[in-house]
Amino acid sequence: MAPGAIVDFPTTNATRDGQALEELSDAIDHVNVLKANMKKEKGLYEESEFDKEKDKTQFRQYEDACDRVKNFYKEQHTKHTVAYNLKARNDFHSKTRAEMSIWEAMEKLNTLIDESDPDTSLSQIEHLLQSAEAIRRDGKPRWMQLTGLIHDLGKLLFFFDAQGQWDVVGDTFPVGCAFDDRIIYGTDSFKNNPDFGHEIYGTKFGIYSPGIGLDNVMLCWGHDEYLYHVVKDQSTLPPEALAMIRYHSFYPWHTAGAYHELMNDKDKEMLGAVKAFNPYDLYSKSDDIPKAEDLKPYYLELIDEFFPNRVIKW
Ligand SMILES: O[C@H]1[C@H](O)[C@@H](O)[C@H](O)[C@@H](O)[C@H]1O
Ligand SMILES: [Fe+2]
Ligand SMILES: [Fe+2]
Repeated sequence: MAPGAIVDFPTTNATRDGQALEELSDAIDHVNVLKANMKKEKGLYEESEFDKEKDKTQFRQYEDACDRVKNFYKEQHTKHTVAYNLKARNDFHSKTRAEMSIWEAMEKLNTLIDESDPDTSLSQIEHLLQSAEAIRRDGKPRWMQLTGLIHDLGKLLFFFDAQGQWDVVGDTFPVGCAFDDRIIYGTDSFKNNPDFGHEIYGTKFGIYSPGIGLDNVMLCWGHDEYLYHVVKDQSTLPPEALAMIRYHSFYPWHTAGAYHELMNDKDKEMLGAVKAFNPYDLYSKSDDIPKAEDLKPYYLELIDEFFPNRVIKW
């Protein structure tokens, strides 16, 4: 036997065993990291950590708001009617306005400053990233992070068929039945609306009936309703995400408790999801300004996960 052979053989074996052990322990570490990450992803309804530190009395103070906001709502409340709603929905279904990716849409929206918003004068891309980042930091599901990222992209309407900002932004409310006093600035603010006091549209249920379901209720046309229609056919986002998009501005319903008699069982379930989303939309407005270029790679991957086609029909 050649000198050294006995020594060589076991050494090689030991090396192999050592390597195998190392690989095994790497694999175990990897599984543990995966497990920890899965634990870190919180359920949709798990309590939100993020808004605990916020002083909530600093947001949505409409009585103290500047004239820009007050004038916006005066116009919005005067011009949203059943007739306009039907026309806007019809226009929407009649054509494709543009074709671009989600990120391109965010960049296009970047010049819009929302006149209805008393809480931020940042551009929309910053607000979208603030919402998404707050959801992500709180360990919420990936589909919800993406919902935060896109939820206001419907404001693109402003660059297409809109008549102003009044038919794009602001809180929403139903048309076709009486305007509830829990809408910002109350029922009086609608006194110049042609549907106000109308013999049918001015009654409590108007053209609807108790329990009819929000799917069958015409919320005033704007960025929520528009984006809902765009996303429902072109993404694999779950129903909760679609509800967050469609109803996030329906504060009279999700926060003030109005119009609950119109809900069906599905709406009752979705109300929880919309409420879970709301703090990230509202209270992230006071967070640091995110750096879009740094965050872009993470979000591009997230977009790809839920939008099978890169180019979206808007
Ligand atoms: O001013 C804001 C803004 O337009 C938001 O995008 C909308 O979701 C809110 O409901 C509204 O109060
Ligand atoms: Fe919005
Ligand atoms: Fe928003």
